[in-house]
Amino acid sequence: MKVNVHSEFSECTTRAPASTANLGPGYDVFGLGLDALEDIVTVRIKKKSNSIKNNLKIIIKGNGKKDIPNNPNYNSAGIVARKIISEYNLYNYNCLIEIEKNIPAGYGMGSSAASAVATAISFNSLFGLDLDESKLLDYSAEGELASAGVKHYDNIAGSLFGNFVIIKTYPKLEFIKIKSPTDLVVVVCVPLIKVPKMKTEISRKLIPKKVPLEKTVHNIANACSIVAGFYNQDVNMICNGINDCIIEPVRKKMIPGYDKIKKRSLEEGAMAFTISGAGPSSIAFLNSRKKGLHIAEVMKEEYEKIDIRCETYLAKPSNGATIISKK
Ligand SMILES: Nc1ncnc2c1ncn2[C@@H]1O[C@H](COP(=O)(O)OP(=O)(O)OP(=O)(O)O)[C@@H](O)[C@H]1O
Ligand SMILES: N[C@@H](CCO)C(=O)O
Repeated sequence: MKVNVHSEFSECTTRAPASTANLGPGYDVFGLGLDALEDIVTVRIKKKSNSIKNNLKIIIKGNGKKDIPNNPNYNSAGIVARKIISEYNLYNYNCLIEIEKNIPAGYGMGSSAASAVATAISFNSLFGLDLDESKLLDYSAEGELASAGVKHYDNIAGSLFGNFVIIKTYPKLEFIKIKSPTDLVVVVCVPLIKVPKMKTEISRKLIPKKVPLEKTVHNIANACSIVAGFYNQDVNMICNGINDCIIEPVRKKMIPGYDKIKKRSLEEGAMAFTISGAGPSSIAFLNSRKKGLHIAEVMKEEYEKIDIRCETYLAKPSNGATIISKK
């Protein structure tokens, strides 16, 4: 698509929330936006007189500054920007992306997705590209190539739209958004262990290529319970579905102490417990903030026993990404 697009604006700032993906059996299918943390991305553009292609720079600020690359070819925001710049022929602009990185990168809270989403929204708005939700989803998902090596849409959908989103990719890309029950609360526990670069790609390789029909049936039934629970605004029904017999058994090996922390959290009142995204964070689901605070303490105690520091985030489902300012 080589079109001539102009902008009367010079900068746009967008915030995009953290997210959790999979919710157990919904691998690559379920995304949930979380109001715990957010990335804030400002895209600044300046018209130039030539069309030299090297027109994109990234500056990173915030707590996670040192954890992500500023080379646009390896940063999820940069990959999204490059794709849009090339498709809309925006080489007659210098583009600077400033990322305030607040979501820890590589821990299963949709960090790479949030930067990608905020970048796509800012470009769309600055250049008046008129991208519909489906196109925004698709451009944003380009960013997941930076961490997963493939496009996947679950974290992207959770961060872009907020709340609970079901992603279908076969036979074509489609999404279904469902509002979350107001009493749904989650606790995300982030163990501060060293994570490999491209963690998601690595942890995707652990998953068996062939799955017995019996296990597939179990996971589909549980996934249906989750969807029915969101549809009926019933936290119990959601939590009854958060059981995964395909992905969790292989990925939990990457998470020290996982079985013990899960067992203790469930004993102490968590209504469901699973891996958040590709891990190593875990996530507990509950129906009250008070219980959530207790589970956060329990998780910390369990990690202390094995000498691992962790951070916990008590969150509710969030709204989607929003533009903060444009001038
Ligand atoms: N803008 C970005 N934000 C976060 N991570 C990025 C970004 N750009 C590139 N990366 C790289 O992507 C990897 C982190 O992505 P990864 O998918 O592994 O984790 P995540 O997005 O935090 O979690 P998950 O997808 O499991 O929820 C790191 O290697 C990081 O350097
Ligand atoms: N569905 C993805 C989410 C993490 O990016 C996975 O589990 O690999």
